[in-house]
Amino acid sequence: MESGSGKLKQESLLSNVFNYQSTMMKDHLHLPKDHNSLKRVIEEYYNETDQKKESKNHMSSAVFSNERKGKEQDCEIMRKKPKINYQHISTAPLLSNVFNFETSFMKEHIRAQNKVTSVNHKLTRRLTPLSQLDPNIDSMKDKVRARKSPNTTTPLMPTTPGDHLQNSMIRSPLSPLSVNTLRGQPQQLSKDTIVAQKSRRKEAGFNPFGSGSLPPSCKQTPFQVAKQPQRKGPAIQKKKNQSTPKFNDPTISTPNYTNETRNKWKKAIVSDDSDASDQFSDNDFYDDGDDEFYEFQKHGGIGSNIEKGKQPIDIPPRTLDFNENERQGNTSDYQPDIDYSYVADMLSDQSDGDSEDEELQPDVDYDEYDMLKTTNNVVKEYATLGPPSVQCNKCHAWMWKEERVNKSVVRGTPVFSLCCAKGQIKLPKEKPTPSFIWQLHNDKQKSQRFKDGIRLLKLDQLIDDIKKRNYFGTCLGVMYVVEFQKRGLPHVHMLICTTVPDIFPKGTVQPPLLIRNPHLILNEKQQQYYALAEIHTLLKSIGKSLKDYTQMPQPPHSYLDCSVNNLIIEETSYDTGEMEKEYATLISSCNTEQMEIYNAVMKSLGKKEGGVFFVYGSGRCGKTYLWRTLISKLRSQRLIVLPVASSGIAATLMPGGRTAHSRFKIPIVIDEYSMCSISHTSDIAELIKRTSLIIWDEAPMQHRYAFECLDRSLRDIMKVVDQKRFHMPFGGISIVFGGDFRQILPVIARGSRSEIVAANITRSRLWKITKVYKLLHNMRLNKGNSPAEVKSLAEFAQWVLDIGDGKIASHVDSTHEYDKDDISITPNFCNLDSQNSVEKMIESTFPNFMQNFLNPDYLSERSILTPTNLTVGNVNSLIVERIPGDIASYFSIDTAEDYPVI
Ligand SMILES: Nc1ncnc2c1ncn2[C@@H]1O[C@H](COP(=O)(O)OP(=O)(O)OP(=O)(O)O)[C@@H](O)[C@H]1O
Repeated sequence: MESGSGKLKQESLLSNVFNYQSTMMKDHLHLPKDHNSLKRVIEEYYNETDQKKESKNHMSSAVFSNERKGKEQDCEIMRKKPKINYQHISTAPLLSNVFNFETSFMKEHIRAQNKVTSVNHKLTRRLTPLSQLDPNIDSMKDKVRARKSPNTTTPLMPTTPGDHLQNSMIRSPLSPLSVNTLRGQPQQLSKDTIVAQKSRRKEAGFNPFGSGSLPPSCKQTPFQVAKQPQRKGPAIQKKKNQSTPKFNDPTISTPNYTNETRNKWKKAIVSDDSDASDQFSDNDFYDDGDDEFYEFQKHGGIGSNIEKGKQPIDIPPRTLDFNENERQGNTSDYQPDIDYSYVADMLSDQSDGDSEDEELQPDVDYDEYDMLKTTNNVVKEYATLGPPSVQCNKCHAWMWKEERVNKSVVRGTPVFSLCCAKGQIKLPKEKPTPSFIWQLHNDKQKSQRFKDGIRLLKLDQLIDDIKKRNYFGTCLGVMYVVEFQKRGLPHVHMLICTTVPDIFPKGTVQPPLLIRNPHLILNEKQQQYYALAEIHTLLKSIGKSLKDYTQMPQPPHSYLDCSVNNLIIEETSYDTGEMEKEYATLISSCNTEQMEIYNAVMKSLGKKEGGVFFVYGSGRCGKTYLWRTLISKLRSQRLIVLPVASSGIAATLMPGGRTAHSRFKIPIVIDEYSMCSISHTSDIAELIKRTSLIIWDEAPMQHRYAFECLDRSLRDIMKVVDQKRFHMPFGGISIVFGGDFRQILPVIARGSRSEIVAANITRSRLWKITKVYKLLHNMRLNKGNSPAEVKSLAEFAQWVLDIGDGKIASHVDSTHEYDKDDISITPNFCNLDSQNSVEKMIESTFPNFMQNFLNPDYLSERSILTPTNLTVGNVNSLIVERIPGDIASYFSIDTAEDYPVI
């Protein structure tokens, strides 16, 4: 890593983050008004990226050739190593959640801007010597010194064991508990002792505060955390150069470091010289506690009266000291004014605050503390090594000595692998952070809009790609609206006007209106007018009109005429000839079960009394076939039939199908009194009045309230036609429900079995007047090329029905938890190899994929069903990977949170 000013380090890191998220850099194009300058920045960015790509090989060989002295073979080996992203190597662990990372990083940055010395521990450790974190660190030190009044710099004379611990804490980044540990005999304070200590502190004038409520004195400076709170009580204050008073208790003695030891520590830490660590003696670095123990014994440290190995050592603070006198060796044994705030900050990540001064955590939950003691007998404790104190002499990252790879070596230079793989990984010099990113951090408004900006950027990128790369044919224009869902998640509705893409054979791509109603006969001009009329209808819903937009082509007035009900036009514009043909084909091969239902429904239509039917059939028994027969018959007679389904997928299987909720405006949050949001004068009300039949597929999926809601609403609407209809089910409109109770039942969040059953259509009052019909024959499997195949298919059909009826035994005796509900599939139904079975399944489902992947017919005839979306994703990736060309990913986020106000 290049050395440089602290500011540069932070800038570099920040730019690294933004390089990683190139999209984010572009995002800032949206924010400042000066668009051109930002475009320039992006261009520069891309130019640099290209240059980097070009120089990549050169760089890798250059990096390694220095190390390997031009041994080409070695360089080759290095290139073949797993790809290392040189730019992001140091931040990779942090980028897993980039938003969180950025949030925290920005906080750190702002704190640094405000001359707060605490820094992200991880970053500090890996990347930057402490002394380089802020270019203004010297001025910060000056400020600290200036702030120190005699009162604040003078330590407290310990008056009680508790007080002594506090003083120890101020001297050391170790937690009170760890201090106890280091004394060899874990001090098990009773609840009474702790409460007594607390009350003594309160009496003495301490202002107890938790982590969330710092006392005013501590809020004054960035160094508040370790600043010695002033006692108002009669505490005896200790002068700066006074030696540490010893408490009488022989087990609690204060570490008494000599100047020599202290300077040695500081020299190694403060120095930027990578060889500084070499100045340590054997005893300064230790493989176990013994060496360290003797080091402190030598210097009159703790436990000089305690035997070797029986007592853990107290580790001196390996931190920077801002006191100039200290550096020059003019130190006393006791340094009360050493500021450990940055140490505390750094440790806070690891220790959850345990390392903080006891005074900072006076609100101990003593009950919990007591409970801990009694349950585990001993309060769990740990010692901390303090901040990393040795620099890697290759990359200058701050490391703990214990992380060295040459553990057997106690004297000499420690070698580290964690940071730079023993110098094999070299970070290129980072470019300075673009000014607009600095601006962003300093501009509250912009930083608040940071995430919004990112979303906009991604959208912009998508639109850009659609326009320039012609994903959907030549793009003539794009309109979009961003809608926020209830959880605050944004999603985009985009209208893309394109020519028919060349990649699709002519006639295979149709305007949406024609996809919904493939038999609608409209010429090109009419299609355009209807499209404009639909836009006009959408605009009307927000109080505007197409006429407000003079630059848009205007259709003839009749298309925009409010008296023209497009819904009715749409439902009555089918090609009757085509419909008749389709009907003739379908009816000719209906089986007896289907014919029975067909006749019953048609009879109810003839009587105009309405009727409620339920067609119950397991999968592939011909329900959809029956719907198509009924629909084609009615549409061939210009009668209106409204096919709906509980799910969108099921709706697409029916000609002109919609979801029931969309068609009838059924409320999502529903109860037994709900009504559809249909006004009597609306177009949909008019359509309903003229409707002959409603077909509702996959009905068992819906809560019975939905059917009852529709019943109430239709009776309310139809009473306008005839008052008697108010008393007829569904206002006298015939309705056919269909579905399979073996499939999905209503989803009740965290509902019990009884609640789910109670939500079922069979528990509705409407069920009593419903005529239930059954389709029992699996129509898909009764065809076969040979008697053997027919027999095999029949067996399979029966087996599928048995599964639905719960007749196939599951592995109740299985030893595996996950197996218990599983059933075995016999090899004659499914005989996939265990080896590469997914690949083989893809091969057999999509043969000659490369020749056919642009053929819509080929694709629409094939699908692979999987139980979970995760598997769908995996199979999709495998298939998509085979398609040649660039892959563009448009990332998004699935959580919405307020961006913190900085
Ligand atoms: N009477 C029939 N004559 C010829 N083929 C039929 C007949 N009925 C159904 N089929 C065919 O059987 C297959 C399954 O029928 P369909 O899709 O209508 O079943 P389904 O009950 O709707 O199934 P699912 O519940 O899985 O949606 C289809 O290929 C369909 O064309």
